[in-house]
Amino acid sequence: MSKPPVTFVIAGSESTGGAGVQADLRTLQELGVYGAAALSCIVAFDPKDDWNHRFVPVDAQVIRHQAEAILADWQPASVKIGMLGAVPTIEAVRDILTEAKLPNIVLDPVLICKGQEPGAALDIDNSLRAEVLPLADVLTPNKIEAEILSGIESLESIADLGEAAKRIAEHGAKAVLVKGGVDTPGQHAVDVLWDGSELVEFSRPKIGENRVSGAGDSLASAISAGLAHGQDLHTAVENAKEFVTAGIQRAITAETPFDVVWQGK
Ligand SMILES: Nc1ncnc2c1ncn2[C@@H]1O[C@H](COP(=O)(O)OP(=O)(O)O)[C@@H](O)[C@H]1O
Ligand SMILES: Cc1ncc(COP(=O)(O)O)c(C=O)c1O
Repeated sequence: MSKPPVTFVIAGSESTGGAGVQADLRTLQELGVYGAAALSCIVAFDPKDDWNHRFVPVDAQVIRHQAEAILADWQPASVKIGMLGAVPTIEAVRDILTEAKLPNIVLDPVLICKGQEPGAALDIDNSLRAEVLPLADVLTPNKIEAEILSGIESLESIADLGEAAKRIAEHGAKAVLVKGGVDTPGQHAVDVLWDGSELVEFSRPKIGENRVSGAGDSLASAISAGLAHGQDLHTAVENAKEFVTAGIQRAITAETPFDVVWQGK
């Protein structure tokens, strides 16, 4: 039996299972990759308060210890970073990445979760941009995150998404995939990749008009899975887009305000 490649995940728990590390590990498993995860924070939605996010960061030293165990055990072929949500967490992740010199770092800069900020906004946005963004091989902001990170106030057209991707790359990420998602004008959910030399569009028909929980996590994890399997970036993004679209087609409805991606068959 051949050994699967390993992806090192740093992400938060979203206890209902729709997003966060739960969606990451399901995605990796589905795509033949062994996921090892360091928990960065815990999100417990509050069903008595419109499912608002209750956010608790994991102590920075505990994050370092988790990473130490994972990196002593495995040689990851890629890294997927999700919600960090606190400045000490961001600094710990910066240190882990700088010391370990890991390949294929995919950073989903989770600043806004379906309309809600995980932590105390501005200092976190700035810290993420300054400390971790320059270490990323691929960054996957959604429309709102791309507006925050690029400083472009309102991204309306597909050309705007490309412009934002280029601007964000100036902060140091090697490639930036701006997700238009349901906010793309027209019938298609379009994401635009700036790979450092050209802009490439990835487009699929929209499935409904609503956001789907776990879509961003599944997309970024699927990209990290493709890279871990040795795919080039364009192929990894193309396959990930296909994977997440199929997962949205099979989305599950629950009591939470958004349907959730189902990564299984
Ligand atoms: N309703 C939808 N139909 C088809 N694709 C979608 C839909 N919603 C999101 N996507 C796609 O899912 C992926 C995740 O995007 P998005 O939901 O915008 O990210 P995030 O979860 O970070 O907000 C992107 O490829 C996006 O284009
Ligand atoms: C821990 C955690 N990570 C990531 C996300 C982002 O999820 P999505 O893939 O839906 O953008 C959320 C959203 O609730 C979350 O709670």
